[in-house]
Formats: sequence, structure tokens, C-alpha cells
Amino acid sequence: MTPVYRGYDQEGLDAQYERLVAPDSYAIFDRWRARSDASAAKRPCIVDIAYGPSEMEKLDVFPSADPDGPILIYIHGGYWIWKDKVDFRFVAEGVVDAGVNLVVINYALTPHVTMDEIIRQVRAAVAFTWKNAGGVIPGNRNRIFLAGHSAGGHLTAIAASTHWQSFDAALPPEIVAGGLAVSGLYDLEPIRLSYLNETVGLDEPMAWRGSPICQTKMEMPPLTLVCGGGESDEFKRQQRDYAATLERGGAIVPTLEIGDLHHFAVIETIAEPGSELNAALLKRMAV
Ligand SMILES: N[C@@H](CC(=O)c1ccccc1NC=O)C(=O)O
Repeated sequence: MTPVYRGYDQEGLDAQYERLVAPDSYAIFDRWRARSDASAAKRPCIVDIAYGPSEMEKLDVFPSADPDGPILIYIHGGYWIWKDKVDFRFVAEGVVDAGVNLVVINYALTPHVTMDEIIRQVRAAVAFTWKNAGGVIPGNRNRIFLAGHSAGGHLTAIAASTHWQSFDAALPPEIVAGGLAVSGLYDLEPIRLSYLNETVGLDEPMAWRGSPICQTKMEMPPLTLVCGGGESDEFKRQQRDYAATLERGGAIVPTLEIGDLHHFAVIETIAEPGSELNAALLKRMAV
């Protein structure tokens, strides 16, 4: 065998970042969509607000009963290739009744755009939310939190490391109060070396620029990291290594590996009041 990354050969590395981790993956995706449709049908929802000029730069807002409550920006996963905000409206079930104003964002996908462009779009969504909080987006702009799963966990962490005044001189130094990343990718180098890169299209400098583990900043907003105990060794390794890197910088990083849940099971529990993941999220937002 020819080692490609950390002792894994190509097949071994690809297996660590497998597409469909559960035998019933497609049934799970159908259930997410059905729960999302039901969730949108039963509560107020403002859909497809443009946060930028391109087709995919749109977000949906689920207002809570507290227009001065926190704002949670949810960033969906799908290895930067698949999925859409409409698949993750079910997240509202876990947060809106607790007084959190939920924003679920879309972003363009690879190979149509580069990772650099996806990161720019997510940053633009966060900046738009800060500028419009208390206006078109209900909620308190001093309490903007980020959460995301998988590729969305990656985008949560990289957005948390943004130098906002370099991104947009009109912004203050910090506009994010904290974040929670579920099953995130914090190191893109193994992604660049895997089968995923045929579509994701990273080169070495872009993988480095886009890796949260390489891009921590001073005074990061506090992050909580969560994954399932049943995820692949690489997902668990990514979480451990990123937490250790942030902790070397002086941060306190609550870290959870939940039960034996797999990659798709863990995110579903975000919508269950009282679950470990839901409790960790509400705690991060102090609600
Ligand atoms: N591979 C799956 C999607 C996928 O990987 C995924 C879907 C939803 C949430 C997270 C995912 N994985 C990482 O971002 C598919 O083929 O649709």
C-alpha cells in the first residue's frame, strides 16, 4: 500500500470521508426534508432574502417571539457539493421556541465555485446579518452565533476566524459572539488528497487558506465542538486536533463526542429539545 495521508492509503483515506455513512442515508435525507417542510409550515418564515448578488446568496429567517433575542446562523453540510437550506429548516424545532431567531443560509457549491468563494459568501451572509439585525433580520446584533454540520461545521469555524475589518472596513473587529460546530472539517489537507477533491478542487494554498486549524486568530469567539461517537476516526481526530490548537491559544473549548451516533444521526438531535447537542447549543448562546 502507498500511504497518502497519516498512514492511510487512497482507499483508506477515501473511506474515512465516505459520502453515505449510513445504509439508509437516502431515507435520512428524505426525513430531513419532510421534517423541514413541516417545520416551515407551522411557523413564520421569511424566505430567500438576498445577502449578495449571486443566485445562491440567499437566506431564510425564522423569527422567534423575542425580537431582541440571539440570532443563530445555521450553515448546512454536504461536503461543499450537495444539499440546500431547504433540507435543514428542521433546525428551527430546536431553537426558535427557546427565543432564538434562526437564519438558515445557502451558499454556492463546488465545482461551480471555489472554496475561496464559498468562504467569501458565508462571510458575506454573516456581515449582512450583523448589518440588518433588528431590521429585516429580527434579533440582537451583539448576540450573533454560528452553527453548522460537517462542511457547515468547517464554514462555522472559518467564519469565526474572520478578520472582519479586512473583509469589510465598515465592520467592527468582532461581529460573532460564538459558535458550535458539529462533525466539522477543520483541516482540508486530507480532503484535498481524497476522492472529494475531483469536485471540491482544492490546491495546496487554497486548502491552507481554508483550513480553520491553520487560520486561528487572536480573540476567537468561543466555539463548542461536537461529533458523534460513531463517526470515522478522521472526523474524531479533526475535532481533537482543532480543539487542542484552539486551547494552545488560550481558548476554553467544550468538546463532546455523543454516544455512538453516526455522521447523519448526530445532527438530527440538534432539533430535539433536551438532547446533549441541543443543550450544548443553547448553553453556547446562554439561553
Ligand atoms: N454525501 C451525501 C451528502 C453528505 O455528505 C452530507 C449531507 C448532509 C450533511 C452533511 C453531509 N456531509 C458533509 O458535509 C450525498 O451524497 O448527498
